Amino acid sequence: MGITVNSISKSFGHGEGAVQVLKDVSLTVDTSEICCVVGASGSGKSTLLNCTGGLERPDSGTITVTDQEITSLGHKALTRFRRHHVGFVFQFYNLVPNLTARENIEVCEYLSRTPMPLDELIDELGLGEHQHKFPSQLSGGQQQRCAIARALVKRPAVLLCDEPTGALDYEMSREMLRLLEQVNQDHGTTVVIVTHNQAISAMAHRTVTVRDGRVEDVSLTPSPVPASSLSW
Ligand SMILES: Nc1ncnc2c1ncn2[C@@H]1O[C@H](COP(=O)(O)OP(=O)(O)OP(=O)(O)O)[C@@H](O)[C@H]1O
Repeated sequence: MGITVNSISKSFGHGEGAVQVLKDVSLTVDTSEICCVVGASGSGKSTLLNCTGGLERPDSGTITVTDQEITSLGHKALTRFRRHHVGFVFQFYNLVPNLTARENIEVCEYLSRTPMPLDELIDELGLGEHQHKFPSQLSGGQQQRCAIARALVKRPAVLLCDEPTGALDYEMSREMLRLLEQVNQDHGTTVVIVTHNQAISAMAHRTVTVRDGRVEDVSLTPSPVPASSLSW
């Protein structure tokens, strides 16, 4: 279970214009861990996350997510795997503007074989009184919570978050991180957080530092700091 990335490389472009973004990257994330991926802008963090979630394909190497080697799957099987097992949360929430918060979550509920009870999830994420509002009527934090609910409704084994606090102010960022921690603790979901904010790594069991397309460092924290104690 968990995630194993084995020696992946990834380039964009062709010929002389090709840029190698990931260079022989290997890492593991154990089941039910919170893993932070940190590194400078352009170091390859998002590309690594997108390959891990099956949104991009590496040029070489293998990736195994919850016992499934996704790099050997065809297009349809990969889409199915992603739909059922991987939740994504992005910096910009990608909510459908003309659907309410609840309807945005329902779209993903319909696609799932074993969805979480919707009302329970909406309550858990504090969206009860906001569920019938449209995204434009929600605060940034509420939109991000809706995005998390959408990712969680299918009970994903892994939740991949790309700069989940990137568009939020300080207090909302801390609230978001508390929520990710709660998801990890309550559901045992493996959570990967890509961030440029080094301080967030204090709440992670594992921190992977990426530099210029390579894993520069992996550090393990047996007793991470609760998200509520983070400050930066
Ligand atoms: N689809 C693409 N086509 C061409 N180049 C790309 C593509 N996606 C990413 N890149 C390039 O790959 C490099 C790494 O990008 P990536 O987004 O993975 O880095 P990052 O560490 O997540 O950066 P940031 O923190 O700024 O989001 C950058 O130089 C970027 O321009």
